[in-house]
This record gives sequence, C-alpha cells and structure tokens, in this order.
Amino acid sequence: MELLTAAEMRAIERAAIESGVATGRELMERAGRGVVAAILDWRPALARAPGRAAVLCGPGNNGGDGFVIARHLKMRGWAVDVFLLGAPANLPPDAAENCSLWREMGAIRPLTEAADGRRSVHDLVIDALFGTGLTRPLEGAARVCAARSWRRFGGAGAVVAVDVPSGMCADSGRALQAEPSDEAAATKCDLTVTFHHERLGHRLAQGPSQLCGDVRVVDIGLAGVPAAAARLGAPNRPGLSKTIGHKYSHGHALILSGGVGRGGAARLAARGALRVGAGLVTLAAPPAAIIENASRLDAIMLRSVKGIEGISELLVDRRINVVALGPGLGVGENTCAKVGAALANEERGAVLDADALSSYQDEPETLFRLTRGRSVVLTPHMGEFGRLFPAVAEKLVAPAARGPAFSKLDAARAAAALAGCIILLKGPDTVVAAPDGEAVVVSAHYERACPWLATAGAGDVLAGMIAGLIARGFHPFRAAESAAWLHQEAARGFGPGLIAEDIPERLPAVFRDLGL
Ligand SMILES: NC(=O)C1=CN([C@@H]2O[C@H](COP(=O)(O)OP(=O)(O)OC[C@H]3O[C@@H](n4cnc5c(N)ncnc54)[C@H](O)[C@@H]3O)[C@@H](O)[C@H]2O)[C@@H](O)CC1
Ligand SMILES: Nc1ncnc2c1ncn2[C@@H]1O[C@H](COP(=O)(O)OP(=O)(O)O)[C@@H](O)[C@H]1O
Ligand SMILES: [K+]
Repeated sequence: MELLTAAEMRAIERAAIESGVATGRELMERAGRGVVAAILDWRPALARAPGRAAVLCGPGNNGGDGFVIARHLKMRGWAVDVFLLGAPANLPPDAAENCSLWREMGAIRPLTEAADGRRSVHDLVIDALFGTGLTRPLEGAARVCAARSWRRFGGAGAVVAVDVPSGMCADSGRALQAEPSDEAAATKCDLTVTFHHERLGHRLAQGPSQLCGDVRVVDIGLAGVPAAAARLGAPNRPGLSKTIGHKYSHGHALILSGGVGRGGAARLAARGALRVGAGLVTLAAPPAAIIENASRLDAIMLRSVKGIEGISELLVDRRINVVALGPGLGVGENTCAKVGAALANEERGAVLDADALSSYQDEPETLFRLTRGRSVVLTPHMGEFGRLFPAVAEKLVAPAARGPAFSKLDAARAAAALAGCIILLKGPDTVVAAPDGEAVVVSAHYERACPWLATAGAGDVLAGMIAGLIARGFHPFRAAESAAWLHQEAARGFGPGLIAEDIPERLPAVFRDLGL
C-alpha cells in the first residue's frame, strides 16, 4: 500500500478532474458520504441511535467535506450543529456550493461559538477544519477547538478527523507549532477517515501514536499513485520461502562479537540470523571470549579471531557473504578498524549497528566513503542517527513551524543519499530508505502495535535478521524491510513480557502464519 504526500494526493485529484473521471464536486460528495459510512461502520451503535453531532468546518475543501458530512448525518436523523471558521463567501467553489446546500437544511454558527462553548454535549464531533492544505500552525478558535479535543470535547462522544487531524502535517505526522516555546496543537481523534490511500502522516511521528486514533481509507474513485510514492513496508513472502538448495546456497553470515562478558548482543544477532534462515551463521570472538561463547552456542558456529588480522583472515572465505557488526564492540578506533576489515571486499554485504555507527561520530564522512555504493545497511536508532547525520537530525527535531514539515522519511532519505547505502531508522515508525529515494515505513501501529519491542537487545536481533536475509540473497533494501516487518510480527505474536531472546524463537510461528 502506498503512503501519499499532500502534493501527490493533489496531483492525483487534479489528474482525475482534468481527464474527466470526476468533478471536484463529485469527489467531495463521495468523500463526505464515505466519511459518514466509515464512521457508522466503525461504531455501529452510532448507526442504530442517531444523536447530536458538531461539524467544525474550515475555510477550504476540508471544510467542504464537512458540509457534505453534515448533510448526510442530518438525512440519517442526526441533530447537527455546524460551525465555520471564516465567512461562507471566502470558501473555494466546491466547498461554497456544499455550504449553500447545507444552509437549506440548517444554520451555520461561527467557530468562535464552538471554541467559547462549555462542555460539549455532542455524541460525535467532526473535525473538518484543515486537511492537506495546512501550511501553518493553528491559531485562534481553531487552536482552541483542537486543544479541547485533548479532553475529548468534554463528553463521551467520538472525535473524527476528515482526512487528517487538524493541525497535523499530512506529510510528516507532526503537529505544527509557531515557536519552539509554543505547544504544538492538533486535534486528538478517535478515528481519522482519509481518501484513496493513507497519507504519510497517518504512519509517522505523532500521527499514529497520538493524533489519528483508528484510520479508515475510503475509495472515492481515484486511480493510480506516483511511482516515487513511499510504501507501507511488507515482507517479501516469496523470497522468504525455502524450496531447494543446501545450507551453503542459503548463505553464510558472520557476526562479530565483543570481548569477555560483552558477547550477549552478538549472540542475539547470530540467533536472529540463523532463525531467519541463513544457511550458516558464525560468531567470531576474541580468544579470551571463546569459552564463554562456546558454553552458549550450538547451531551457531564459533571462531576465535585475534585482532583485525584475524578478522581479515577469516574473511578470505568468500562463502561468508555478509558480516554484521557493532553490537557489543565498544566505541572507538578498534571498532572502526573492524568496520574497515568487514567492508574490505566489495562483493560482501554488511549490516552496521550500534557501536559500529557511534564510532564514526567525529568523522562520519570516513564511514560514508566505505559504504557508498555498497550492499550495506546502517540501522541507527534516533540517537545514533544524530551522531552520524547531525544536520539532518537537527531538521527533524526542530519545531515544525510550517507545512509540509520535514519528516522522518525525509530524514532517512537524506541520510541514505549521504551514506550512499540503505538506512533503517528505527522506532515504531521504522523507515527504510535507499540512496535513489525508494522508501518504506514499516509501521508498528494500529492493529500491528507492539510496544513490547522497546526492550534491550531487540535492535541486536534485528541487525542479525537483516544480515541473515542478505546472506540468503535478499537485496539489502528488501532484507531491511522484510526483517523489520518480521521483527515486529514476532513481537506482536509474543505479546506482553517479550524480551529480546524471545524474538528469534517466535519466527517459526510468524513463518507458519505466512504460510511458508
Ligand atoms: N485532494 C483530493 O483529492 C480531495 C480533497 N478533498 C479535501 O480537500 C482537502 C484539502 O483542501 P484544501 O486544499 O482546500 O486545504 P484545507 O481545507 O486543508 O485548507 C484550507 C486553506 O487554509 C489555509 N490555511 C492553511 N493553514 C492554515 C492555518 N493554520 N490557519 C488558517 N488558514 C490556514 C490554506 O491557505 C489552505 O488553502 C483535503 O484534506 C480533503 O479533505 C476531498 O474533498 C476529496 C478529494
Ligand atoms: N514502541 C515501539 N513499537 C515497536 N517497535 C519499537 C518500539 N520502540 C522501539 N522499537 C523497535 O525496537 C528495536 C530497538 O532497537 P534499539 O533501540 O537498537 O535497542 P537495543 O540497542 O537495545 O537493541 C528497534 O527495532 C525499534 O524499531
Ligand atoms: K481535518
């Protein structure tokens, strides 16, 4: 499923109107009617007993959708109070026509009355203030109404956003705020109903975690999506199944371990690589750490390597087609030297995580010279990302004063261009991006929420899983995308109480559910 920006959605709408597929009025009618149908399907009790609704209409076409919704709710027996921000005379043409139609059915009150009102008596509040046209932070009555949603408009009713929660940037999922000291304001909704495809903002930042509530997508008869659009991440199911071949045809992953007492992270990664289907997995540890590792490993092979030369000697074996390193290695020059050894052969893939990233904090360009154009995946969390890409991270943490705001997807794409390789930027809204701009959001939200994944060592397992898939022959982008999805799915299936060790052990159940 594609995830659209506001500009992409506008282009699709424009193309439909210009080619005569539908008029703007028709699209607006389908949108408004679709929102009502989606709400009643979402909460069937609202269909059985029509109550009282407030529809908050903004000055653009999002407000136009609001007038259509008001009309359809009223036709279904609802009492409807419509509030408008601005004057009817200033509405764009399609919205103005729907405003006129509503006026034949009911009154329009200024939005200030909704903002001034005490506790709401409404069973349903429709937020049709701003959609994809939001360019600056909410102010005045719109801001008050959005802020009020944080208290659920006082009553037991549901708050439903049309397209996006007002105040939220559709491209980034971030609420716009005027000054760093200002609190960002956007409507906190129980349900968001959008059109054609989800927007990126439904999957990024605060969008899914704090603002949208549930999300439903309504078909309004539009076709097509731009080739450059981002996608929702998914597993490469055909690639995951194993049909023919012996262990060597499924690749050999090497995981570099830290020293004595620091091998846990590498063992987790190795277990992830093996469970995800790599034919062989070897853990390379310094001589002093061999006994410790030997007592903990069976199916995973163990090799003693002394210093950087030891790693290079081991990597003379061309059958080792991917190396994962970073977890438990420590930050410093020695780790940089290990990265250099791991990346010496151009044909071999690599996954760099944790200390392998942080070790380049002072000179990230040195790392990028090694990674550019290579089959390498960097898997930073936001802290590590800030160390490697400080200028990009700064744009992401600066308050979003204007829309469209810089998004986590923009950040991952910018980083992939700088490093010249695949970037997987972690979080519940994990983004995978390639230097050519291809990007997916591997979303652990809504029905796929798995907050138990925020546990020590989960990232190490993920690095190993990506390496395991690269060993199996996956393109590094697909490896990162599939591994992130499987990682979340394993956590989701295990549920509360999950610790990192559980993730690899849950993979067989995930594979079974995929029908492998
Ligand atoms: N693109 C499409 O295919 C469709 C769009 N539709 C609706 O149209 C919406 C987009 O409509 P518009 O482009 O008119 O934009 P909006 O209705 O989101 O915004 C209206 C105008 O408000 C102004 N504005 C932006 N931020 C403001 C702020 N903080 N305070 C005050 N004014 C502000 C802008 O000048 C903007 O043009 C969508 O979200 C959707 O609800 C639907 O009717 C169906 C089809
Ligand atoms: N709330 C959450 N929901 C889903 N996944 C999450 C959440 N928080 C973190 N994760 C995932 O958990 C993993 C944590 O990795 P990381 O931060 O590197 O931890 P560690 O270094 O301890 O292994 C990442 O894959 C990240 O995307
Ligand atoms: K809205």
